Amino acid sequence: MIRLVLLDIEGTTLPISFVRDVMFPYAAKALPALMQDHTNPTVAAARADIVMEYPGQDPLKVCQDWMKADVKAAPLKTLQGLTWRQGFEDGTLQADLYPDVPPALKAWSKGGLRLAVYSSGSIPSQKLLYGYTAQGDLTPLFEDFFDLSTGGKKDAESYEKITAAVGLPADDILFLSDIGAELDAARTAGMSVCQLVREQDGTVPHSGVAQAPDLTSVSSQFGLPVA
Ligand SMILES: CSCCC(=O)C(=O)COP(=O)(O)O
Ligand SMILES: [Mg+2]
Repeated sequence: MIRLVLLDIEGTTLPISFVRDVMFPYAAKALPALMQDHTNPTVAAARADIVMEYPGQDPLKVCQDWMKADVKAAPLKTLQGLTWRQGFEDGTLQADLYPDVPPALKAWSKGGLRLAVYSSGSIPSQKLLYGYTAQGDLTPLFEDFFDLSTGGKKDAESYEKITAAVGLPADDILFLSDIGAELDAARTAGMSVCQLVREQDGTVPHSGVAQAPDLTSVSSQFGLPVA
């Protein structure tokens, strides 16, 4: 029986176009100034991690290259999250979730399901994103947030750690993602899985896993509460 739904963000609850065309350009513009901030310990730690991995290279250039290639690197995700805070707090950014997402999350939570996030985006940026949506602050719906500090999303070990953290049998956890390799890793760890195949994102269907075009379909396939 499913007791907790673990959700990816980009391509699952939020269109890829919002990340690529709105959030990433915002971060790209703000990053050069942020990386000049030598008083911020979080920036200093991220810069040090980059320098350790790429000695002799300009950390800003490394970040810019990572962004162009959409590399899910933890120091980049931390720095992007710092830039987005300003944008969400001053109203420049507002998360444009898929329309099926807020009603499904509310129905699941109201019906007693536990909810958690696992995204490459840093935990502070996950909270900003769900804190500033057109439907208001959705963060109270989630009991936990996991990011790359738990491990890579394509590693089964990360899902084992999440399973231990939430204290449930793995198959009581339903992981939702658009990415086949993430679903495979979660399934290897024993979780129940379903791929969100979002037409708008051109998701590549992954063989051998349950598939749903939206969260309404997830509810009906897995017998989850509906509004
Ligand atoms: C708060 S998530 C912002 C989007 C992002 O930077 C990202 O890497 C999302 O990756 P996901 O693991 O949710 O597909
Ligand atoms: Mg995704």
